[in-house]
Amino acid sequence: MNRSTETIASLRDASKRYGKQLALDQVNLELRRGEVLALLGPNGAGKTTAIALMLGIARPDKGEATLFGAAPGSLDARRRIGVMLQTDGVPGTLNVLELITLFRSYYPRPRSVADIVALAGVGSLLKHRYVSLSGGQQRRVQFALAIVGNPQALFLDEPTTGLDIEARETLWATIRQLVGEGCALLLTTHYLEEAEALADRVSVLAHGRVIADGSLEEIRARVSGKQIRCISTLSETLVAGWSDVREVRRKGEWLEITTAQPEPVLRQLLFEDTQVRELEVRRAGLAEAFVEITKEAA
Ligand SMILES: Nc1ncnc2c1ncn2[C@@H]1O[C@H](COP(=O)(O)OP(=O)(O)OP(=O)(O)O)[C@@H](O)[C@H]1O
Repeated sequence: MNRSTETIASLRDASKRYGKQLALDQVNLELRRGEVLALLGPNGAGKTTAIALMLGIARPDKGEATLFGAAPGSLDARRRIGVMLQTDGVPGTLNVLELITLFRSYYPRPRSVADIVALAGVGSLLKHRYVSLSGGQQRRVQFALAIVGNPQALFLDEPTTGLDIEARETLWATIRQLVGEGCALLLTTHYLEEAEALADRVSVLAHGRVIADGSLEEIRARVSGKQIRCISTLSETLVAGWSDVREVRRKGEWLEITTAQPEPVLRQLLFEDTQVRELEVRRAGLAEAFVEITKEAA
């Protein structure tokens, strides 16, 4: 991926309070040219607020926000970015082609309609009024509108919420293409596999503070262990009590066990559940690191 150290957007020691709620507490973030930074964290951690400060939608009470080296909010900066927030503000009575045409008129050098349609996969929606679209279709149109201006940086707040698997993978492929062309991306998501698929760097927020940041590899390495996955009827509580078990999660009939010592745990698993099936052992990933990091912070 095309990387450089040029800063596109940043927060420096930025704090933001809404009434009694401290939404951000001395946060430092930096989005660099050509990279994908994933902002992760539980509900209410401050991710949307961080984006709002970087875009100049809200101002920090303390500290500083920059966009292209200046205070955010200028027309020039707005023309160089694409934004997809959780609230859309899209005029619902227009059809998709009219929306794309309208948004193209805001930018000095917009992408061609054909390019936008192909990149966002909205060809079949052009004649439909925005209000008549499903949630997932609206999300795709919002993405189309975010890339209309040929942005140097994209800010996508939970872009794939509500998308089906095919639409999500199409969006990932498009994002990879745009990033490959030099576009920077700040992404918030609750899908850790999305961050794993796209991000170069990860910042984890909790209660308004950055509790971990680094490359995807550095964050993954916070959990050095392995994950055992199997179909088993053993209870989570029982398995959590075994020595060497760090974390246990049940997902339907699947049991996921994180451990630094897979061999003794596997022996015990086979001993206690002779019916265990579909056993696999793999390196712990971002999801396990995220659980560990947020647990430590709590
Ligand atoms: N306009 C607002 N007025 C009052 N409180 C707000 C406002 N915006 C955010 N907050 C509060 O600030 C905190 C951070 O919210 P924020 O939306 O940034 O979190 P988030 O990490 O994006 O959450 P989610 O994953 O649920 O989207 C929350 O406690 C939220 O209730």
